[in-house]
Amino acid sequence: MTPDPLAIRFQPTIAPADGRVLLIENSRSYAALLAAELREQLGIGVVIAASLREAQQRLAEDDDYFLALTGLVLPDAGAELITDTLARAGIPMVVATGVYDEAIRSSMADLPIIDYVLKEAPGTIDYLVWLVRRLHRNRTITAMVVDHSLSARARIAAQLKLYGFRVLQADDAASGLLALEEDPAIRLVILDQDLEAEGDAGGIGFIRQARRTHPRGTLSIIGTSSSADPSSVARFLKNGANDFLEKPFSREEFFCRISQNIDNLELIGTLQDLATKDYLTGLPNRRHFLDRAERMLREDKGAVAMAMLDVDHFKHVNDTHGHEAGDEALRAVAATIAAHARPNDVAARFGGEEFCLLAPGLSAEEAETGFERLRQAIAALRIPLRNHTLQLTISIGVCHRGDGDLHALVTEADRLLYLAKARGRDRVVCESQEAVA
Ligand SMILES: Nc1nc2c(ncn2[C@@H]2O[C@H](COP(=O)(O)OP(=O)(O)OP(=O)(O)O)[C@@H](O)[C@H]2O)c(=O)[nH]1
Repeated sequence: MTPDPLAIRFQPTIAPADGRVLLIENSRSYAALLAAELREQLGIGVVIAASLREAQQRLAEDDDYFLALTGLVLPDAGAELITDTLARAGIPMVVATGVYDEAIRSSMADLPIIDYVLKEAPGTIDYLVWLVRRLHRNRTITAMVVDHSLSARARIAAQLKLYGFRVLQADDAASGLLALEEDPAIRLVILDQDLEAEGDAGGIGFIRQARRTHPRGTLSIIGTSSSADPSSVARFLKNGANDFLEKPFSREEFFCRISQNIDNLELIGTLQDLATKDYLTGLPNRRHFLDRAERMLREDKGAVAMAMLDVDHFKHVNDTHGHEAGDEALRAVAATIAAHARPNDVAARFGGEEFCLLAPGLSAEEAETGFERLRQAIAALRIPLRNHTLQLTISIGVCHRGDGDLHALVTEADRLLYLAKARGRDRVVCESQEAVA
C-alpha cells in the first residue's frame, strides 16, 4: 500500500522519557536557580550535589540519571577527578564552568562530555534548559548511521548514543533502506555521501528512495563527505538531504547540526499537528479528514462504509455538569472511536459533539455489526467526574457505497444519523434498515 503522506506522523507530544539530571555545583544559589528552571520548564527531576562526595552518594543510591550537569571546581575535587568519576559511572556530562580554556578542554577530549558552557555568560541558563530538553527528548528518537567505514560508523554512533539517541547502523544504502522500512521510529539518518558500491543505490540513491516514503519534515537526512567538491554537496541537498557536514567535523559542530535538525523536525510536527488535529481530542480535524478521505476514495475504488456519529443530548451534559465535564466526555468518546478504528480507517471530530469514521473494505453487514459494537462500547463508558460518573449514548448513521463521491457519502450518513435521532437516539441506522420504523 502507498503510504499516506497526509497521515499524522511526527508527534510533537513526545512520549515521556524517564531519567533525572544530577546537578553537581558548589554554588548553592546557582544550583537552586538552575534546578528550579529545569523542573518548572521541563518537568524533570533534578538532584543537587554540592561536592563530589555527595555526587558519589547520589550515584550509589540511584542509577536513574541520564545526564550530569557539572562544574569543574568543588570543595573536595578538581576538574580531573570530577570528570573521571562521572565517566567511570558511564554518565554523559555537560560541563558548566566559570573557568574555561582550551587546555582543560583538550585534556578532556576522550571523556563523554557533550558540551562546555561558560556559566557567567548571558543567556547560559536558557541555553542549559534548551540543552537538557534536547538531550531528554533525544532518548525517544532513533537515529541511523549509514556508512561503509566501520570506524567512521562506530565514531558517529558513539557520539549519537552520547546525545541519548537509540542508534542503528547500516554499511550500505540497501540495508539502510531496509531498516528505514522496518523501523518507523527512525527520525534521523547520518549518511555517508561517498557510499558507492556495485549494485548498491549509493548516497544519492538512498535519499531518492527514502524520500518517496519519508518527506523532509518527518525524517532528517544529514550527509557527510570527505570530498570538498561543492557541486556534489549541492547535488546531495537538491536530492533531498536536510543538511551537510564535511569530514572531518568537530564534535561541537556535529552536535549543533544534529540538534538543530531535530528541533526543526519537532517544530514542523507541531505546526502539522496544529493544522490537522482537533485540539481537544487529538483526533484529526474536519479539514484533515476531508483531505485524507478524498485521497483514500481516489486511490481505493472498493466499497467503503461512512459513519456520522453524534453524542445524544449533549447540551444536557454541559448544562448539568459544566463545560469542562462536557470536554472530558468528548475526549472519552473520541478515545473510544479511535480505539475502535482499524489502522486504515479515518476517524475525525467533525465538529462540536459530532464525529465521523470512514472505513474501507467492509461489507454492509460488517459495517453494521462493527458500528453497533462501537455504539455499545460508548454506552458502556463510565466517565469519572468530580462527584459523579457520567454515562452517554450516541446515535450513528452509516451508509455503504462504492461510487467514491465523498460529499454524497457524508450527506447520506448525515441523513441516516438524523433518522437515528428521530427514532429515539442510542442506535445505529444503516441504509438497509431505513424502511424499518
Ligand atoms: N463541552 C463542550 N461542549 C461542546 C463543544 N462543542 C459543542 N458543544 C456543545 O454541544 C452541544 C450540542 O447541542 P445540540 O446540537 O443541541 O445537540 P444535543 O444536545 O446533543 O442533542 P441531540 O443531538 O439532538 O441529541 C451544545 O450545547 C454545544 O455547546 C465542546 O468542544 N465542548
